[in-house]
Amino acid sequence: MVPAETKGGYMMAERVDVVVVGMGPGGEAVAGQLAEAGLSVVAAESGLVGGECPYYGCIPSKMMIRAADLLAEARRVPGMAGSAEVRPAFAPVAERLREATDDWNDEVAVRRFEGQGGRLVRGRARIVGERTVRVGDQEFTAERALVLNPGTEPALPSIPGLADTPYWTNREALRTTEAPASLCVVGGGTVGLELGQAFARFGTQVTVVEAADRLLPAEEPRASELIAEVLRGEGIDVRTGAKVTEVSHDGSGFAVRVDDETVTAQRLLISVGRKAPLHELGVDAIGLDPDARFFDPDDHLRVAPGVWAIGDATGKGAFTHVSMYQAGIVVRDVLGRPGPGAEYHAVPRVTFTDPEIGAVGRTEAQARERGIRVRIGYTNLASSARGWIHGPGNAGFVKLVEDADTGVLVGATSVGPWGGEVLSALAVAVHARVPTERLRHMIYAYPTFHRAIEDALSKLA
Ligand SMILES: Cc1cc2nc3c(=O)[nH]c(=O)nc-3n(C[C@H](O)[C@H](O)[C@H](O)COP(=O)(O)OP(=O)(O)OC[C@H]3O[C@@H](n4cnc5c(N)ncnc54)[C@H](O)[C@@H]3O)c2cc1C
Ligand SMILES: NC(=O)c1ccc[n+]([C@@H]2O[C@H](COP(=O)([O-])OP(=O)(O)OC[C@H]3O[C@@H](n4cnc5c(N)ncnc54)[C@H](O)[C@@H]3O)[C@@H](O)[C@H]2O)c1
Repeated sequence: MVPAETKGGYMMAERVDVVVVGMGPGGEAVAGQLAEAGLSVVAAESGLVGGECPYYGCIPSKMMIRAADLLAEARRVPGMAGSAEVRPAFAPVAERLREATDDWNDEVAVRRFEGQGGRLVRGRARIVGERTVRVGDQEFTAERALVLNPGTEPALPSIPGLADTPYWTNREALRTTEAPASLCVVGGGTVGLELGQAFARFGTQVTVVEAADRLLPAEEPRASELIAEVLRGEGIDVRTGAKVTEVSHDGSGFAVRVDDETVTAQRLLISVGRKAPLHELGVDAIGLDPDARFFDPDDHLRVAPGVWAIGDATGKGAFTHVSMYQAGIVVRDVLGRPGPGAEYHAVPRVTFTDPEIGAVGRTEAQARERGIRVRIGYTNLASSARGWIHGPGNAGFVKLVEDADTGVLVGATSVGPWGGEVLSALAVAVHARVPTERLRHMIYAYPTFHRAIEDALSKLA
């Protein structure tokens, strides 16, 4: 490591092997593994080491959902197993989230990284030259690799009045110590539905306002219909094709103008998607478009000579598993180890509502848009042997999208009580391009939910 010095009043950049900007799940993995491999690694992080997932994303949201699902299961006891009195309390959830996030403190993660041999620099990094970044009054030049993992931040819709109100994004929602009496959710995507359903199960009166004509508009239409039915059945006011035109807050609650009605709520959650902070990262200094929505990396995640980009900001799926998958490729590349480039034909995703909505690869509409001649196999879970045994909470289906010319699945959706787990078999099939003919002659354990895959295969047409 060559230390920084000042020469003639100009800052000389300190030279290190690797600079990582942003310590989300992927950046943390790259920085830690390259440091362990003996490279000098500087990582810049302006927030918490670990990024969105452990503090404001996957982990706290799934902990809240686990608790909410327990309440829902207990409410299914009557008619199945006697009686159960359910009195929700949010305090244990808040306490579990506080413990899981070390009270939103990243000391453990920092120590782990430093134990691997890395060096953390706190602050917002900006690219100022070829493989060179500035953080505060320090500059670092990466001799071998500059790895960009800036993640995304909650996007804000331009709704008159919104900016002046104490609205929530996922970050405030996952730090709350109580379930609000009422909650208006703007955006019926993954964040809005997961958190909306979880709060509703704790007694919050929830309204979901979705601009598109259906919830989860990127997924199969049947998944959107089914989750809307389930949420409405749980007392959630679901409004699709709806427009929020104004928001105000009077000190105690929100008034949200939705089309020609006013929805009042104690809290307002904005969950309309994410944006990558490429502009303020200064990507123009390395010849990239600062106004682009995402990076546009090649299959080895390279965006410029000696510069790699990973994670949500690559637009390949804003999921921890994508960020980690890309991190693995970058680590191999930087260490000069051979390995395949990134493939995205089988990106799995799970919306952890109840039922879970799992999907991999393309939906039917996406496959048709690409000119693929498709055959579709569909089966309903509730009427399967396992669905019938399961009883309340058994809503779901398996839908397969086959490329009729090649006889392999290009996509699949698995909705159900463990839809995300059932998805694993389908993810293998899509990833490895297993011919449906082989899948048809496989033995599926009875009476599992995943046996629905066999039934859906038999219906491919
Ligand atoms: C509520 C919620 C639930 C989610 N649940 C799931 C789930 O169940 N499963 C799943 O796979 N995904 C889930 N996600 C998505 C998941 O959190 C992200 O895909 C994941 O965090 C990976 O992001 P990333 O690696 O791109 O970086 P991020 O986690 O976004 O981290 C990027 C880091 O870079 C830092 N940074 C940005 N710019 C700079 C800069 N210029 N200088 C220094 N530091 C900078 C930021 O402070 C941040 O810490 C969820 C997201 C949300 C919001
Ligand atoms: N279980 C998981 O893996 C998980 C969970 C949460 C988040 N995530 C990741 O985080 C990303 C961001 O989540 P998100 O829910 O914020 O985004 P999203 O893209 O999933 O959903 C945003 C929704 O808001 C709607 N919308 C946009 N503008 C609107 C407006 N003005 N009024 C009303 N509705 C509007 C969109 O039509 C869309 O349905 C996800 O796409 C996903 O990749 C993953």
